[in-house]
Amino acid sequence: MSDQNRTRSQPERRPGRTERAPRDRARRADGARTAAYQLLAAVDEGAFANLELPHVMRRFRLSGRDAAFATELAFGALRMQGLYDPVIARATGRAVDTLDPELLRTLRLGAHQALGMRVPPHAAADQTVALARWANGAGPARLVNAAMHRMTEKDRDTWLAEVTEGLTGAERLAVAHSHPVWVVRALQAGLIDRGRPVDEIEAVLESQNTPALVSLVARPGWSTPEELLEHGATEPGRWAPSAVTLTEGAPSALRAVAEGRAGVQDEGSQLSALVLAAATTTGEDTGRWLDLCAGPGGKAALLATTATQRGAGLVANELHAHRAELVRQALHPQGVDPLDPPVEITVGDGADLAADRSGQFDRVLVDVPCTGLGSLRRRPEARWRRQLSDLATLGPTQRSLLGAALDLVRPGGVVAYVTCSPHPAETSVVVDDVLKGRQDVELVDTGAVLAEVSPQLALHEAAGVPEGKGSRASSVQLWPHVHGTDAMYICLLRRTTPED
Ligand SMILES: C[S@@+](CC[C@H](N)C(=O)[O-])C[C@H]1O[C@@H](n2cnc3c(N)ncnc32)[C@H](O)[C@@H]1O
Repeated sequence: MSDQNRTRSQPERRPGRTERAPRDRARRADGARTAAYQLLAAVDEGAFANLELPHVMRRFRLSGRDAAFATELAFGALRMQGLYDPVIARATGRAVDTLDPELLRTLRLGAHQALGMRVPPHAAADQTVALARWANGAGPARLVNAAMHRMTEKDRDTWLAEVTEGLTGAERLAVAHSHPVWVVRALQAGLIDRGRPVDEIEAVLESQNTPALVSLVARPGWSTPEELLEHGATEPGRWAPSAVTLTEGAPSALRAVAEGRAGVQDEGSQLSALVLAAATTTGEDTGRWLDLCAGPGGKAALLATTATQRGAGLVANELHAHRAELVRQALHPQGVDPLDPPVEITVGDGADLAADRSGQFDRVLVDVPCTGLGSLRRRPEARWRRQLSDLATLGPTQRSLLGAALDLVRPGGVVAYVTCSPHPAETSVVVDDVLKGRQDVELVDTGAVLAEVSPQLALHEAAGVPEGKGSRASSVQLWPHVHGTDAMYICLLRRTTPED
């Protein structure tokens, strides 16, 4: 079953009712807390929280403040479970892996209310017990009652000191900032690789625990930042000329977003597409651009509309048919004429495309599948699903896709290698490895191109360029704690011509 289908077809989960008395059933927890519980249940069964959220909100008819409360409660409980689980273990007197998963779900929601939200302790305890009666039954609710009583006896700082006592280094950071230890170390490796102070790690981890501002993209020719600002967006974006920020309300309340002429897109993602579009090519253009790994289509839509304005057409390739369908939807919004030249969507392994279409494209985006360690703030459960072994599994695919992109671009054309992970094993090491085997590629000063696209970003920071030679010095690494974007890595490469 596809990820999309799975999130849509989640059945209404009903907890076991054996232990529940009729009186208890009448004392239901409120809708927002019940919705948050159901969202956690869906995630436990494999759903993605951000995709499941709108379905749960609709099912519980939540909007406005209730919807915001339920979202913060569920997302916070998912994100912060690395801190809350040791607290729950102490408050229940049991290791969390011996607790029934449904009960643990309720306790995590209780912990986030008590320790992570401004819910008064008595309300956090009462409401969590009410939720436990509904979700877990009368017996477990008694355990929850005792645990919430203990949990609310101390404040967050006291618990933090208690559960991190005796821990040092990455182990302490992992509990205090609720990340797996290997993710803490991976992010530290990213900082070191970019020549940044490693003690920035606390700021990186905190930024991954802070919900991202909603950035919208105005797709050129389909909408403008001005239109979005007139109809509800709050302010222009910080870095990308295509971006605006929305601080209140649902993005879909803006007509341009509802119609697909604009969309929700992190500014770092917008910049990666715009930087590719802005890089200089040499020689004669073919008028064809390529997005080699296009699903679900956010960057493809920005690239395609930008290409159209320059008289070029986009080929968007994606491995999975269901994700290629999302690309098709992103590239065909309501109420606008089809792009001309038309977009071509292909389904298949991007590494195979080079067999037929080698040297055909002026510009190629290769936004490779990666661990996503740079966008954890958007996907609250992702940090607990990823594993260290993913780095090794993804490496060969990333290398073969970058190699294919370099074959697919024509001499004089440019490739943007992009990841939403700052780990060197997915960024500079991949680029350097692939370059070792080729004499027909040169590195482009990505920071300089970024400064043309976003002069304000260049002013803010010399684009985080470390000293030295090779891809580290020529590429750009954005950071959530510095730039407020996802941790996007962008490296531009140019295929050299025989004259070079
Ligand atoms: C990081 S995502 C791309 C995000 C996309 N650029 C966007 O902005 O919406 C990577 C995509 O590559 C796809 N993919 C994975 N392996 C691939 C392969 N061998 N060839 C082509 N696409 C692949 C994944 O299914 C996923 O949709």
